[in-house]
Amino acid sequence: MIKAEGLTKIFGSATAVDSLDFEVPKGELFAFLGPNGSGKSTTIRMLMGLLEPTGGSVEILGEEMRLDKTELKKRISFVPDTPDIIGKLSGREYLNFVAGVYGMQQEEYERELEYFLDFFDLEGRLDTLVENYSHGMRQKLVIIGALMHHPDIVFLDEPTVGLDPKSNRNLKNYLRAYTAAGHTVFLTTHTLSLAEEIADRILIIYQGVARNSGTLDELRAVAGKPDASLEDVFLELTEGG
Ligand SMILES: Nc1ncnc2c1ncn2[C@@H]1O[C@H](COP(=O)(O)OP(=O)(O)OP(=O)(O)O)[C@@H](O)[C@H]1O
Repeated sequence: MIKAEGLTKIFGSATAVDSLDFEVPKGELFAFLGPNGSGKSTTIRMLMGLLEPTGGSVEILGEEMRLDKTELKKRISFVPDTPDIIGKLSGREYLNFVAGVYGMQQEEYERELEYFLDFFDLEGRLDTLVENYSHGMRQKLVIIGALMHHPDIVFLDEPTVGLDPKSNRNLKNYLRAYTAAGHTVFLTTHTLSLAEEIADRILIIYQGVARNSGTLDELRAVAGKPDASLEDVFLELTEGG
């Protein structure tokens, strides 16, 4: 579903992402972890065809990703780390727009809307202007926009920041069920308990370079900490303990 080969991004004299190689198969919930500034967002933007790599290549759904791959991009979606939505739209106008971009049928759209409004406790809030939404409500709106058309791959950059506990739990369950149904999820987060709970496989990037990848148990073995939390394993593998 996702294949990066020698993926590299250089900004000026700084190498943000350095020769990254990895693959994510269909139906996997893949967590991409690393400290601040390690190159996660830069990598996601290259995988999604939003940023041109300096070197290497990206294959999405078996096709080379490039900036101009509009049809391919309709099969993926993105929850960015800041929910920036034009404030002068209402929540409904925003979602109508997204449904139109992805060519959703009206019936399917209405069904999904009903489901997600209940899911995120947003009933009765959809006709409010986005500029009057709280941070968490904006985050929910962006997540609904990214999931309601059931893309083959969804990329989520820190999706749970600002979500209340119930929404957080609902989202975790949704993502697990989503991958069980054969979709693919690529997640970055600093909330290591989230990755520990839901990820099938983890890749750790440090200063732009891939450090370790595998299941939590495989990473525990590499770190020499068989019963440790992902937080302990992560700190061991990135900071040396
Ligand atoms: N447009 C840009 N121009 C110059 N440098 C950039 C640009 N975008 C990112 N960088 C640099 O690339 C490096 C990686 O940044 P990136 O945003 O990918 O990190 P990140 O792992 O997503 O961090 P965080 O966890 O803080 O979100 C950083 O050193 C950052 O300053």
